[in-house]
Amino acid sequence: MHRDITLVFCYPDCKNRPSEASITHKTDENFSNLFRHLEASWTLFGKQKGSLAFSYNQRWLEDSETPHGAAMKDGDIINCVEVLRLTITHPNAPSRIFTVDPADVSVTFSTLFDAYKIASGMEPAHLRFTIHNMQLLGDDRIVETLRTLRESNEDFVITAMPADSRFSLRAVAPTLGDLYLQPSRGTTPEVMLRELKTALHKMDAHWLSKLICSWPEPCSSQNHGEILLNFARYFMTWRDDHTVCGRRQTVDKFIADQVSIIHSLEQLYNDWRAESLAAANLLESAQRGSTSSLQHVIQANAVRRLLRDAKIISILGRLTHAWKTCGIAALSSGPGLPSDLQILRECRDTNLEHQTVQDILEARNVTPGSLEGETAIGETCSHFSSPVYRFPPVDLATKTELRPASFLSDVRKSRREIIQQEWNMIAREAGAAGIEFVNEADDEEVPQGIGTLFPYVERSYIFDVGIPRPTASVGCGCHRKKGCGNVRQCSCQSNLEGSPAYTPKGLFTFNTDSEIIECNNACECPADCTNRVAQFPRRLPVQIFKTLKRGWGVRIPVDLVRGEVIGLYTGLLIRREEADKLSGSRASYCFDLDVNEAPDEEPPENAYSVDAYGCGNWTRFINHSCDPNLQIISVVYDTAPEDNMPYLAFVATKNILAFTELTFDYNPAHQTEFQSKKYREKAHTARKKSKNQTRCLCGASQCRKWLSVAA
Ligand SMILES: C[S@@+](CC[C@H](N)C(=O)[O-])C[C@H]1O[C@@H](n2cnc3c(N)ncnc32)[C@H](O)[C@@H]1O
Repeated sequence: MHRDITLVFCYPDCKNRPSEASITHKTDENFSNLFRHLEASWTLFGKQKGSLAFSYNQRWLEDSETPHGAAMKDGDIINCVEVLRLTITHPNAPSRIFTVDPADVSVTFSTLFDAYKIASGMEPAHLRFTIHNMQLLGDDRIVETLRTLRESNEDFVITAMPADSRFSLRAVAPTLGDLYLQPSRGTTPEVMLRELKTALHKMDAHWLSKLICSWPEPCSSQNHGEILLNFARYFMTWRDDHTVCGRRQTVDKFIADQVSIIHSLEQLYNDWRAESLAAANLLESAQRGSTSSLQHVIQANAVRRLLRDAKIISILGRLTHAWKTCGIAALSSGPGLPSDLQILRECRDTNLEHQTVQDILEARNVTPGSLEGETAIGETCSHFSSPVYRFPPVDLATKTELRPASFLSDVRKSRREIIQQEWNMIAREAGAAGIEFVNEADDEEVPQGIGTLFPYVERSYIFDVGIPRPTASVGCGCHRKKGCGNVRQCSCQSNLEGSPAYTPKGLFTFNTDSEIIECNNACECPADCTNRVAQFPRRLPVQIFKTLKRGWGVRIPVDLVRGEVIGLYTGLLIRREEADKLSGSRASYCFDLDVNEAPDEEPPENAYSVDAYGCGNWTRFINHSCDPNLQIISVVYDTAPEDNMPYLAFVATKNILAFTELTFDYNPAHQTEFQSKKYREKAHTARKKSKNQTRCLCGASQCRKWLSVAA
């Protein structure tokens, strides 16, 4: 059976210290468990100033006296014991009252809590905590402990009593923040006001929202009306100070929040400006120098970025300004705010502009000479009607609320989101489907070397400096009736041996190794002619995803059928001799367009290569496999075949399930003597040539090939 237990930590000289004899009364097992635990804890505290005493009947308590001389009841204050009384109750367990040494308050609480649990085998349901000395509310450790207890206990009551017991303040959970002022008989409003000021000044009571004052008797003071009014004003002021910008928060917290918001806005603003500046410089140098079409693309991207940035920068600028102004106004007019010294310090720490600091100081009417000391709360309390500044501030131009949280999340996109957005925008302009970067393997956001300045080109070449523009293509004269279905009659398809390159559904027939000349703008046939396939924008969305062993690769989130033309290899069109100078990973994104070349002969003057190292599209991420599911076909439609500038189109060589990695053979054995395309990156079976090579990890059985390490 449980009995009520009172544990008292007394100072050694306490006259009410219970006799040693009472300690020997260990009548029930739970109690002795509890005692053992506490004994251990007490030693743990290592404080010699206290000793442990206990009583489990009411006799000792009854012998004691309350401060007012009445017989002591359960829950009353014991004269000699310093200050704190903790009552833990459980609906099914007897009440426990612990009175503890405030010097060990936090340790003691948790120990007592544990002790209670061990002794009763139950979780305490209610926690009542009485502070008999209001000064303790200024003690950081106690305030911290209260805060912890409050957070972990739904039904938590704090009662604060000033030392002279003239009134008590009660903050009741879960509303946590209502303060009940319960003056005892004889307490005058003057005393109340004084004590309340002291108490509130010391309390970190930002949880306080309401003061309910019940007066036990008519006030004896002659000017009690005025004092009461003062009292109310004082409280309102105090409360306003803690109701900053419409939210219950301490001014310190408010400042910290504002400063961090402004700081992050400024940071963002500066970052965007820096990026934008880089784009502008690029644009300027592109305009000054001899402009290749690569520079044109870069230029176009830079302009696009500048336009977007200009918008963002202006929004950011407005937002930062509004936030600052509103924050400064709130800070500068509120009474009882943190000292100017503190504001100065905060401003300095967060690099707020000098002008901002001046604004605050000016608004607060402070001369620099007076910054030595902190402004006391009492000095500012006369401004009891401080305006409350509502946040978020409103953008006066658009009348919309400026909410940094949502704005920042929108603007502060990850690198992946920014690049993905940019690539999609360009793909969309080219009429192509979406592109997504997916990384479920590690935390790399985007492939190495892909930044905001990487020019994405969905389906055309960028011409290097000095590359002649292609001549116009020549068209067929087929009419709708005859159509281009008859290969022998369509001049565009004259190089094919009898059967067309595409089925009527637009799938590659695999009937030819030759270059495919598609009907085009110069032809008289209609736009839905079956000899037009690769020239249309990509219709399938692609995912550039991080593979486990082969860097980034490509997959398509839908099933593919054999013969589907997926997209074109793009990049910078360079002369062959330039391509020959490339080596290592720099060369591993380069295709030779060698349609009319004979092996072992010098390449003709108009031999070109496509370099996708510094610009290109999603196809540059297609990895090699010895058992590939794609092959490449050469297609011409907007240049003359003699120009030697065909497009390289990727075609599915089998039905491919959605999300299967797309691969092609970097060095196919079946290449004909006159190849139409030759990937510079070779998956070769010769021995490893340099340390910059890696084993082919395509997973095909018997694969013994080597590839270069990608950039
Ligand atoms: C055109 S890139 C392909 C994209 C590349 N994975 C990336 O992350 O940029 C060619 C490079 O990818 C890597 N790679 C491609 N296929 C591979 C394979 N089967 N095994 C190992 N590495 C491969 C090699 O480093 C090669 O030089």
